Amino acid sequence: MIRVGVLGARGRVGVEVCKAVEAADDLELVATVDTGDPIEALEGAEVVVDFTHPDVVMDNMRWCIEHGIHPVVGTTGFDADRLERVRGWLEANPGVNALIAPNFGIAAVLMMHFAQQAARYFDSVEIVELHHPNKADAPSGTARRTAELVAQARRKAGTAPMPDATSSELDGARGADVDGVHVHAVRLAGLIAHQEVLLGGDGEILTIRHDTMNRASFTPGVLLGVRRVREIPGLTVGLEHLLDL
Ligand SMILES: NC(=O)C1=CN([C@@H]2O[C@H](COP(=O)(O)OP(=O)(O)OC[C@H]3O[C@@H](n4cnc5c(N)ncnc54)[C@H](OP(=O)(O)O)[C@@H]3O)[C@@H](O)[C@H]2O)C=CC1
Ligand SMILES: O=C(O)C1=N[C@H](C(=O)O)C[C@H](O)C1
Repeated sequence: MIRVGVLGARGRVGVEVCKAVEAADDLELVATVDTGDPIEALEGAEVVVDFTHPDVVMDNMRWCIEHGIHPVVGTTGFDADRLERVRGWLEANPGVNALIAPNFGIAAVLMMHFAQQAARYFDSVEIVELHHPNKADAPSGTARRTAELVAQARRKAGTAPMPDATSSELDGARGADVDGVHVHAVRLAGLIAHQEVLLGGDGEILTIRHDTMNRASFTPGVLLGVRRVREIPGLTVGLEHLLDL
């Protein structure tokens, strides 16, 4: 049995993670922590799943790593600087590993993978992400990661810069520039989490779309991370590394 703790246990995703851990024969839910609960309740856990908030996730990760607990993190808001700090904590605590995945949905991971594969064949790539209006960060972690993967693929292939004649614009009209890829964020009541990667070439458009229909959809990926994190050394970013893609 793997002893699992959950941070953000009363949140939209945390609730689903707790249910999934409780239902798994090989996992034991030993602690659930949310705002106002003492983090020390996690001390008996081997693996802690974090679905909290970008403002608190770094403190949570540091606490887990310094207590010899492997974090499996879905909370977003990571940039290169944050990832470097996590690597530093892991180096100072050998034997502790961490998994951070901007999206634990298997279909979402495939969407990112397919976008990365397709990116070099098109003149233009832009990303539109659409989420519920309670989301703290924009653009989404998934969109940021997709843009980075697309940009990496295009750099590697030596693809020409994307055509764009815009010479005057209202602030934000062209979205955020993530590694040279434009990312547009919609916040709309009624949505959960959705993303389109638009790839355009001469006379052809390819659209790769992913829709999250409920938050239980994240849990198979989370449980995969929980089961594997103890054996993947150091910091792993992205669930694709566990999917043999
Ligand atoms: N990687 C992935 O696959 C996915 C990632 N996410 C990301 O996960 C994060 C959480 O999303 P979601 O579940 O929708 O958010 P919610 O706001 O529904 O849940 C977060 C929970 O964490 C609690 N919380 C806040 N601070 C702390 C803390 N210091 N310690 C313990 N608990 C705390 C919140 O309490 P309170 O409300 O009282 O502050 C809340 O109950 C976001 O960053 C989101 O983008 C979401 C879906 C999938
Ligand atoms: O906040 C959410 O809801 C989600 N957050 C993640 C992100 O920022 O990419 C994953 C998914 O999009 C849902």
